Amino acid sequence: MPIFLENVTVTYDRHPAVHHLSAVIAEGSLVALVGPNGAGKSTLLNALMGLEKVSEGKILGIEREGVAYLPQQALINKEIPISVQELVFSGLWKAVGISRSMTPEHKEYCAQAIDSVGLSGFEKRQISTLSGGQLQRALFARVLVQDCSTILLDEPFNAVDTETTRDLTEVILTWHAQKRTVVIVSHDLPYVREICPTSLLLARECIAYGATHWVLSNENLKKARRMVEAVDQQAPICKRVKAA
Ligand SMILES: Nc1ncnc2c1ncn2[C@@H]1O[C@H](COP(=O)(O)OP(=O)(O)OP(=O)(O)O)[C@@H](O)[C@H]1O
Repeated sequence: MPIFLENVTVTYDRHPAVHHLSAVIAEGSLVALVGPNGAGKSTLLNALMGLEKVSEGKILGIEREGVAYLPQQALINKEIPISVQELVFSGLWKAVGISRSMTPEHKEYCAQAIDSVGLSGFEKRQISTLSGGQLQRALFARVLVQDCSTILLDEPFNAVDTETTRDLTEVILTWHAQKRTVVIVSHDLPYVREICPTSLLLARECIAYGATHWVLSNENLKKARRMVEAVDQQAPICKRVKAA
């Protein structure tokens, strides 16, 4: 089922971070969510996850149980004392239930995911000892075992080297080939142009949504920058009812 964003507004302290956004994300699409700093990209992902409340409008066609979410790496607490295997297994908690005990089948399933992100041999390593790229591989393995129809990735290749980006991009393209819906927040426009057929350019409001080569025109990018720069954090609360 597609994801329907109908006039979605998400506010912090009643000031909108995402503003009257309407879009349909087709099932099985690979969509980049792009825009300047402060454009509302992470806020929108959080709203899709149900972690931020939509203050106006609706998000339809998405169920939290069917969504895997990879937050920005800066938000991951590496000091939690768990191994790579335990981190990946935590992706199965919902399916396993309250016992959270790892059967040999779970172990094998996690091992396969760890292997497919190139981390074989790291199963027992504490995540605190991993490099940024290795941690990102482990987090992708966690998403793999979740086996969700919708996958939301917030800046997955920030501070990650070329080889890791290339390997994990293969994982993303496999998800896309499997007709899962993948949304990637990225500032890397050459990467987006190469990998993502569709983009949504956000500057709190939707500046453009559609084929990436059209969305990422100089004109649209300039407009997005201007819109975000012009935001007045102290502006009165928006009273607009619907996007123009
Ligand atoms: N928890 C919060 N409380 C108050 N304001 C917030 C909160 N989170 C984000 N904001 C504000 O909402 C706006 C959008 O932030 P958001 O993080 O969604 O943007 P972004 O496009 O993901 O930015 P970046 O590219 O820098 O990660 C910003 O003005 C930000 O300061």
